Amino acid sequence: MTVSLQMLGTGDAFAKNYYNNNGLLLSRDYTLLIDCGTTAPLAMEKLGRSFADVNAVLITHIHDDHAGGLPELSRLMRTKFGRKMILLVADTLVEPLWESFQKNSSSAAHNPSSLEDAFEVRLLKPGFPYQLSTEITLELIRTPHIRGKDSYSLLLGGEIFYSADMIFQPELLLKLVRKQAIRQIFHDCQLKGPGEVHTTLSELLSLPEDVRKVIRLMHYGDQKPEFEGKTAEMTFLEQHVIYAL
Ligand SMILES: Nc1ccn([C@@H]2O[C@@H]3COP(=O)(O)O[C@H]3[C@H]2O)c(=O)n1
Ligand SMILES: [Zn+2]
Ligand SMILES: [Zn+2]
Repeated sequence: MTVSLQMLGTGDAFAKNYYNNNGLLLSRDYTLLIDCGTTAPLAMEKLGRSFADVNAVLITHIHDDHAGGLPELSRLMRTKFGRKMILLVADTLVEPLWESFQKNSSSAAHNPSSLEDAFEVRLLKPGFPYQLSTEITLELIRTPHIRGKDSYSLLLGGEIFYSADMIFQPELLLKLVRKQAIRQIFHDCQLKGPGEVHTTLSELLSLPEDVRKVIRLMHYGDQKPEFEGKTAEMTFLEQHVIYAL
């Protein structure tokens, strides 16, 4: 696939030096925004990009660094472009997403009455591949993050794994690389402290070399510079750089 990835940001929820961990999957005829956190509209502007060129936004789970920018996105689409953005989301996330949307809405001038009023909602069923365009196929894989809250990682083109925020899943990562021939893994990475709801760098370092080799780290904190050179074969994904997949 001639697809590339440009992260609007690679920071965790508390990072000040990095925007929220949201990505643009770019191909010749289709652009997908993966997550739309609070900082996504600002990061798009910083990159000189327009939401008018984005075909759809996909939400992995309901946290503000992944979905907090949706009210602004919806308002921008309506006021600047006179239409709704397509929203791809797992059916189980619709209700909590609408609650989060209402909580984050600050504009009195733009008050949609439902998620469907704000977006062109397309429901995705986890575990099924969806062909979004000639070059982009995507499947949601349910992965653990916060107890009792659904969260979905992505399988892209059957050969790339993009983690939502997730608790360390070594068996899944081993299976993806050794049984499913996954070529690249983009993984959230908590650099310091116990993971609890995220995967830590120490946990990722405990993986065998053949798995580490295909991992790029994202969703990290401001301490990232002190960890350069301390991630074995794994490399940091840098925000705003375009990576061919
Ligand atoms: N002390 C903390 C720890 C965590 N959090 C929230 O939990 C979320 C975990 O997933 P995330 O997407 O990294 O965003 C975190 C904060 O919103 C928080 O708000 N305060
Ligand atoms: Zn997050
Ligand atoms: Zn999260």
